[in-house]
Amino acid sequence: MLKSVEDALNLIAAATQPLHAVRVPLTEAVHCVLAEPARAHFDLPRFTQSAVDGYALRHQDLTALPQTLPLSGHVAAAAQSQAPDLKPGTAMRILTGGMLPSGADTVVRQEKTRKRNAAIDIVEAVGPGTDIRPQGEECREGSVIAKVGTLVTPALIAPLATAGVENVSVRQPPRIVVLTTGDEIVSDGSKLRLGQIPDSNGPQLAAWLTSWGIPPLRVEHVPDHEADTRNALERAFADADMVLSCGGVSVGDHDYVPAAARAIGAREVLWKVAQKPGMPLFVAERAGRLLFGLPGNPGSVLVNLLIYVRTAILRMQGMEPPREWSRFATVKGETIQPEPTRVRWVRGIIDYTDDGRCNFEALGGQASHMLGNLAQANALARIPRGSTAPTWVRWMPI
Ligand SMILES: Nc1nc2c(c(=O)[nH]1)N[C@H]1C(S)=C(S)[C@@H](COP(=O)(O)OP(=O)(O)OC[C@H]3O[C@@H](n4cnc5c(N)ncnc54)[C@H](O)[C@@H]3O)O[C@H]1N2
Ligand code: MOO
Repeated sequence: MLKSVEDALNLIAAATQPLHAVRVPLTEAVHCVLAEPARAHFDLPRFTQSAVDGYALRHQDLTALPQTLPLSGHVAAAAQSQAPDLKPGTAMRILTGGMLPSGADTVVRQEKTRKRNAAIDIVEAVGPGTDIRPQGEECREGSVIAKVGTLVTPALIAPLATAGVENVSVRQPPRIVVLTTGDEIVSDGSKLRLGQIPDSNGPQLAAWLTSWGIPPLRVEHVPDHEADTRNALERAFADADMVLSCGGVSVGDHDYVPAAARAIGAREVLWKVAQKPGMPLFVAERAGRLLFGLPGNPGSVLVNLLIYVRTAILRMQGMEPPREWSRFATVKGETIQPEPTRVRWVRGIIDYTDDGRCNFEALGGQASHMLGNLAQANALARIPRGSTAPTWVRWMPI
């Protein structure tokens, strides 16, 4: 009995555990998920400072326009031996980010002044408190900048660095071994003989995993032989938190993966999902480690990787996977024929009209051994089972 897509996702979620936490330098944390909240190590801004290049003064000393004030010092944006102090009735030169002298309550930007030798004329009115960034204006020491479960993206690095965070606690990214199968597959670049084809699943899996910050430990080719398959799975389970095999999960004479997985003590989580492509997906678990037996057709590998493997990886990293399917588009171009009993995954092009509407157009060449349309496709649409061609679809970017 084929599992529905939702049941398959739920079964995989139930078999997936978050990995342990490790502390890593901030610069190595991109693609990782926070296992503890990241907190500010000090107030932000750290000290009250000037927002502009100009002059720090007491607002009460501005009684007329133009107002002349003698200059009594200079504050650069740099380490200070002691906090600067402003004498009453004077102004101090101050640069952007410089610490506001005690006694000062206002900064007059340079453009509103005229410089004399040892004094300035303030020529335009300024309100009290102008161009000052007060200590703690943005947040206080100890406040949470990013919650547990946040994926560290390049956008998060600067907010954490500016708050003095030098390392963070993240979930260990899964160690992944990729196994390709099939005696017709050539993965070492040697000359193709009649009946042979180049490996495309190994490179596509390695490329996607690397783009998620988790390059595989290794991509290994396994001959179509039961004992070799068992040995390769045993070694992969020993080294990895997740094993991705491709091929050998259907009903062919050399489809050894499910039997070999059982033989080494893995528990079947599911086998066969009501979807096209990717139907013969096999998932098993051993001691908290997961095997995804991806059906060999390259289109099927892509779909199962993006829909199931990706969410399991995020969950191992301690993150609730995003709701990719909340994106909607109107179908344009050729109608898309649904399957009566299975979800269809269709590669296509998303584009936006000038007034912001989102359209999806299916591409040709959808068969699961064909991948040429990935040169144009930027989206994968989910077509629910049924008999009526959809007028709109849910989709995710690829
Ligand atoms: N009698 C049936 N035959 C098939 C069924 C079925 O239900 N009954 N399912 C079909 C579907 S759907 C798929 S998908 C495939 C999946 O089969 P396997 O996982 O056992 O995959 P293989 O037979 O090993 O390979 C399928 C196909 O993919 C090519 N392939 C495999 N690995 C690679 C690689 N690394 N790089 C490029 N191409 C690869 C392989 O040459 C085959 O053409 O089974 C259908 N048959
Ligand atoms: O499910 Mo298979 O991937 O259609 O060829």
